[in-house]
Amino acid sequence: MSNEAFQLLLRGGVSFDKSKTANVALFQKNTSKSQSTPKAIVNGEIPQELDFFKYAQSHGKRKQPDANPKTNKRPRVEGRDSDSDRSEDDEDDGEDLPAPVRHRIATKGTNVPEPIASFSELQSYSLPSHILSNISKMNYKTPTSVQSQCIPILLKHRDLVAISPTGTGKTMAYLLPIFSQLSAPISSASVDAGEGVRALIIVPTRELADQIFNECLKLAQGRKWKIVLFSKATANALSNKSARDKVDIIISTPLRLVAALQEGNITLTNVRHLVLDEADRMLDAEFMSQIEEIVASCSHTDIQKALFSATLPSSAEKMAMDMLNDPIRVVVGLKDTPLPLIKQSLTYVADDSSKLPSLLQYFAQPYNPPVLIFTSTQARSTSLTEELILNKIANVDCLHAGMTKKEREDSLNRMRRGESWIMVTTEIMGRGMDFKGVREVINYDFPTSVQSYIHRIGRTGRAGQEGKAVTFFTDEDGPYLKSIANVILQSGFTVPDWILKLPKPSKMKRRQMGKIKRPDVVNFARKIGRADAIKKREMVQGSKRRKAKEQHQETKE
Ligand SMILES: Nc1ncnc2c1ncn2[C@@H]1O[C@H](COP(=O)(O)OP(=O)(O)OP(=O)(O)O)[C@@H](O)[C@H]1O
Repeated sequence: MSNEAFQLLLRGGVSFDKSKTANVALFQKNTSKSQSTPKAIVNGEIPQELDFFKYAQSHGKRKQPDANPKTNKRPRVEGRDSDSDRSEDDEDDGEDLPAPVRHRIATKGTNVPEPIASFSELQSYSLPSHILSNISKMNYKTPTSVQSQCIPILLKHRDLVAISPTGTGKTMAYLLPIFSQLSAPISSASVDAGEGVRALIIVPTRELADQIFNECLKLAQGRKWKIVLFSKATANALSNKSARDKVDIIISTPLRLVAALQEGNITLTNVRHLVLDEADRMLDAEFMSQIEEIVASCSHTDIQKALFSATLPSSAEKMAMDMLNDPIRVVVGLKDTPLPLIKQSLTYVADDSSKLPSLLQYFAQPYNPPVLIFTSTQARSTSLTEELILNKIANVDCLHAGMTKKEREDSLNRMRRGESWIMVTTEIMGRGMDFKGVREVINYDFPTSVQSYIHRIGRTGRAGQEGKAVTFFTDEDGPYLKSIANVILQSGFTVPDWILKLPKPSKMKRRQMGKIKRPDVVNFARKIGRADAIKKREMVQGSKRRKAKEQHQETKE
């Protein structure tokens, strides 16, 4: 039996399957309002028949989290997590990383190079020695599965489509071959580098671009490669040809780059390495025309293209393959399946108004911060953040695309420093973002697609760590439940029979999955009287003032 299969068998089931009352009839077409099930929580109490996690029974018996912001102690579950008190040191290079877990690798294509078992094997590919020393400074001892197979493929200058689960080290799998093949920086003139940027990495969000930029800087330490995180400011600076001819690598979102292309402020004719990270997102309707324009502008005859993602539906894979020249396809683990390291569960919450009480109940029990909470819109993120602050949940933060650049950066920095215990966000943080310490993910609003589910929960369980993912579902989410249940089942967890008996949603229905309209406010019942409104405003402002003060102190230090 393979190690992977053995691990799958060792795992427990979804906590949910103790449900005896919830049944397939809940989600069948004619379920009328009058037949609807009891609320998951009424007046803060869970009916016994829906108390899947035995919260009610254990109330008062289990250790309560210390959620007092003044003591600044993080809540934690007893008997686990002795190292969970993350501090800034967690980001240190000296941190002892666990050895990467091995996963099954399947390849398709002609003349596939042998995978490597250690980074030192890369010497036979003439990998510059300082890159090896930077890898060892980053404390990466052995390559992960995706790295062991994809690095030699890219070093052989082959085109590649790589599908590997979230948190398995895809970033380094493409960065390392780029650095190796760039050899000397363009400014050194000791290589035939041509004129203009030679490597281009395209990602869906500014936050992810920023994260990859920082990863690049670590790997490039000690060399003078010019790496640019494309923004409005850097785009302006690069409108000067002599400045842009000194650039080795650009990391950008599609929109920003296409704007510069259309203004004639950048040329991509010298690009020899093009990477589309989060490839299925890059090839979806929102980005497709921009990606086409970028690919068409990368006209160098010797260009190498590589696409990476944790998920790649077959329609996107076909588009990807059509873009490539004699590509190799690599699949690590089971395609479109999260790693069993992430313990997944589903929680029934009847309707939208029952979600907040359920979440507050969740935080009344011991939990493992940092926790990432996904909501479907910016307004709901803001509203939920306010509700959690009002309910005195400690160290809550928010991040969504409606915030200013500075607010987003501050929020991310607090998360990285371990100051945020709970981050409420939207799909913007769903892909690629790497916070090693995230212990739990809560899908407060149901994911918008199977891919969105896999990427969202993949913010935990990274680099061999364990994680937990909880997904709230309401009656409204019922038609889509089976799609998510199938993913959970495929990851090796059990799913209640009644969910498996639900009808499979049609393709049309699945497209509706992300389109459920939810109210902007998460607590509709709140009667905002004058006193309440003032209290709410003061608490939110107080929280902002505290954060501003902390930042002010930090900048002084
Ligand atoms: N060889 C290695 N050994 C140990 N840790 C590693 C290794 N390579 C990468 N990591 C760490 O693993 C974590 C996840 O890496 P990365 O963000 O590249 O994952 P990913 O596969 O791109 O995930 P996602 O699909 O979510 O974008 C990072 O914190 C990174 O530092």
